Amino acid sequence: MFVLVNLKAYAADAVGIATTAREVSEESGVRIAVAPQAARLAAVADTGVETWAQHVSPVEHGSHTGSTLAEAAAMAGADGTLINHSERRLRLADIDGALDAAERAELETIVCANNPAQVGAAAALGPDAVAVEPPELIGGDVSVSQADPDIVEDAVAAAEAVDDSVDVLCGAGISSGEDLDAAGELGAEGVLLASGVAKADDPRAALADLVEPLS
Ligand SMILES: O=C(CO)COP(=O)(O)O
Repeated sequence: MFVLVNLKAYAADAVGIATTAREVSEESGVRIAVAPQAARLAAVADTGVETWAQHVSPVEHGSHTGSTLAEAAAMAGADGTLINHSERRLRLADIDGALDAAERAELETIVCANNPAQVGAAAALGPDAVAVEPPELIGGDVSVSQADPDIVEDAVAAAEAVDDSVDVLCGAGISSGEDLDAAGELGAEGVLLASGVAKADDPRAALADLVEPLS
């Protein structure tokens, strides 16, 4: 299972969480990545943790003020990027353009989607993975894998029907090892989570609890 910790724009200690994530990953053998704000990519990558951008813009080098250039994210140390997160939605053509940009910069890609139909459409664009995150469960206490198991299973089926080489992750409300276990049982290859770690009093304990069933 792949665990991607999205720090969003939370007032979290990005470098502290990244360092902890690297240590917990090494101790447990579980693949854990951290997605900080674009301006903190280099600081997070310097900790040695697998580092992901939260977004890249569908642009090439040129006159694109305020964009997040995929090449710049890669130079800062990003290994991959989220695209079309629920809080950073893109139009279809821009998802396609952002995937092209990420591919040019050799970033691994996860395209986020609200539901299984969108997962199928996202899988058709050829990302490395897709992630289903029901917006109404994001930031809540109940995990998608417990509250809406069907949506995870349907997302796995939708992606498989289009391209079985595209992995499916799920996210929203994931905070415990039990949630992670349930996601895996439903066919997900990994989870995206944010508040469960970024807002935790003890991010190390939160991450350790999360990966416990896998270690
Ligand atoms: O949006 C998410 C991860 O990208 C999920 O957020 P929460 O883990 O806070 O529900």
